[in-house]
Amino acid sequence: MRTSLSALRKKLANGRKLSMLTCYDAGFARVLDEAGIDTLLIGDSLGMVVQGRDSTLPVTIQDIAYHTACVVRGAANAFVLADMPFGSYQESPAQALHNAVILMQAGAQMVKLEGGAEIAPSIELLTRSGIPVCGHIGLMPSHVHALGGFRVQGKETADADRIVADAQAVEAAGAAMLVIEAVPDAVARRVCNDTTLMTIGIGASAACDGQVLVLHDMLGLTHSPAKFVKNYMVDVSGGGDAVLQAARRYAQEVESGVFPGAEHVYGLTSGSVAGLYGSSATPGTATPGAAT
Ligand SMILES: Nc1nc(=O)c2c([nH]1)NC[C@@H]1CN(c3ccc(C(=O)N[C@@H](CCC(=O)O)C(=O)O)cc3)CN21
Ligand SMILES: CC(C)C(=O)C(=O)O
Ligand SMILES: [Mg+2]
Repeated sequence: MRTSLSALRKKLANGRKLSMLTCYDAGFARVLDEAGIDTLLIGDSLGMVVQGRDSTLPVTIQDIAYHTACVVRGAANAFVLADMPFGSYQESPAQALHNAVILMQAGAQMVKLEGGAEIAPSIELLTRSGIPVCGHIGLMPSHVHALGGFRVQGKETADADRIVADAQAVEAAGAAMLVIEAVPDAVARRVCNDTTLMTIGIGASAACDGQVLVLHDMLGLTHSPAKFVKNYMVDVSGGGDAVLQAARRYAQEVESGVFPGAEHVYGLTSGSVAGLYGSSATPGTATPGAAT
């Protein structure tokens, strides 16, 4: 039977953390499902890892709906959530509802929106309409051009305070889950402590209730991955089922709290912060002087 939101809460209550991976097609969905990955995210990262674009901005609601239907057909057990892409919800709560319905009808069990207090009215309308919502704060990839690159967020106290306040606004609006991306460990811990949402980290903290990675990153297919990426293909043995083994290992390490280690989060270890795109982490723009 397909995993429900309450089944995820029950797993957490039993002291086990939640594993999430992005997934975009039925073939991988079947293997990740067999590996015991709790939740599959049809991320707008598909614009980059599937479509080969240099940001997530061109991804459309139709793109996400198509890939959601593919994933749902491949996975019988995993909880499935889908990203609402750039421009599909910012206009109004009515626009958000219209487009969330498209993803739910494609088979998603939850939709994910980047943003904080400014999208609270939309989160409210979705949840009142019976659509479970996952928020997404910290580094919001759809804001890449405003941010000047894929940069760690919340290093200044005022920014950290705003991120915590945004998380609380998202919770008050009715969201059930929250992705926290690329913030210092201490900021992610504040969000986890100051909300009751199920928190899912990526470059955030081992204190989160779960972790997410982009599938292509954990399979070692990304040229110059971010610091928070762990390549789970490194340790597989030659049984002919390498992806299944890698995904199983990831699920076990997340569940037990082994991943992420200090080397996969920001602000706990010193060292290189070379970006995914070398010295320039902004699509189409030179960005010297990346943050540390
Ligand atoms: N393959 C892939 N993996 C992702 O995790 C991902 C995407 N694509 N596309 C959309 C966003 C973009 N993301 C990114 C991309 C780069 C960094 C990165 O290189 N971070 C630097 C720190 C940069 C700084 O603060 O100076 C790092 O070294 O980790 C982080 C998140 C996360 N998302
Ligand atoms: C990295 C995750 C959280 C995401 O939003 C995506 O893959 O689009
Ligand atoms: Mg996304």
